[in-house]
Amino acid sequence: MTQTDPTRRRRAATPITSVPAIALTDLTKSFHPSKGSTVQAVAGLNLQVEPGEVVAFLGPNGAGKTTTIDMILGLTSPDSGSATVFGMPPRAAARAGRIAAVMQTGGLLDDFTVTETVSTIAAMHGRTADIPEVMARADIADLGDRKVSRCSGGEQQRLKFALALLPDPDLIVLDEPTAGMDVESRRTFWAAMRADAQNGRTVLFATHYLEEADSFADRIVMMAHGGVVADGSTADIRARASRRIVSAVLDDDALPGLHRVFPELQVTERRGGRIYLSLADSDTLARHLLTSTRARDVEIASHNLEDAFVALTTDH
Ligand SMILES: Nc1ncnc2c1ncn2[C@@H]1O[C@H](COP(=O)(O)OP(=O)(O)OP(=O)(O)O)[C@@H](O)[C@H]1O
Repeated sequence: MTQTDPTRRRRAATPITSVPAIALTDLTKSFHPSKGSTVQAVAGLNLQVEPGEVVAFLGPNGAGKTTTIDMILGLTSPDSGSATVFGMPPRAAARAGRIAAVMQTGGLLDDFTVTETVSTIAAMHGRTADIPEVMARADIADLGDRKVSRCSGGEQQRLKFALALLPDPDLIVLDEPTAGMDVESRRTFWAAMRADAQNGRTVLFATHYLEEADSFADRIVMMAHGGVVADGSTADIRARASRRIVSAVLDDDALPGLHRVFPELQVTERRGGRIYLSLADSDTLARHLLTSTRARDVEIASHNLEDAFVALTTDH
């Protein structure tokens, strides 16, 4: 295969090192919206992202995603703890062109055309030769003559993505880049992003959409209340989130015996005389309840993915 892509060549030549792309250690950040009130936005967060990973930050409103991203980008400083990007303080990494961001709003001039916008930023980075390739990667090649003010929300986000690609960063951070887009625009945006990430760029994006995280990330970091509540490959999180729940009418004194047989067993709920139990192997649990205990009315139910997301992010 001919490799005409300078990005790919440069990254392939980068020696393999053990320096993480992002390392966050005991990170905290509070705000004081009014006199005497304090909001702890990030509360002792630890996270390491390896080069080449595509990671989704998933969490409800106010979970602390944007505040964490701002600290990764060096836009705000932590109250305590540390954030490094490729072993450097975030601002140094940004100055070295190793990190770029696509933020939710702002950053574009309405009166410029798409090509003028890309050309201006490309000139700043000395990358004018890369304009056609970057526009193709962001899927805006057909929009060159269009004024920014005439572009849809999705097209403007793809334009911002193109601008973020221009310095050829090793890490791209996207804060809810598809907020407010329709399904088709979101799909086009992520297809462009995913194709680019296949060249080995590290990507961290924040989203509210579980399906988006599931489709486009290798790893999901779920945040709630300023901390990480679940972290794993998308397959792990899906398995965890879609774990089946076994419920039965069961005497409380049967529980110690069940815990001895299944040390991993979790009692998730007690409702209407039933006890709801969670275990990775729901079939084995159900069989045991039916054959070795006095449990009655045994039922197995699938945990809906959205419910599981809510449970994971509100239980903490
Ligand atoms: N500049 C600020 N001043 C006061 N409070 C703030 C500020 N920025 C964030 N917060 C608060 O910190 C908490 C975390 O906010 P943050 O924006 O990081 O969450 P988020 O997960 O990105 O939420 P969303 O999904 O709504 O964007 C929230 O309670 C928010 O109100």
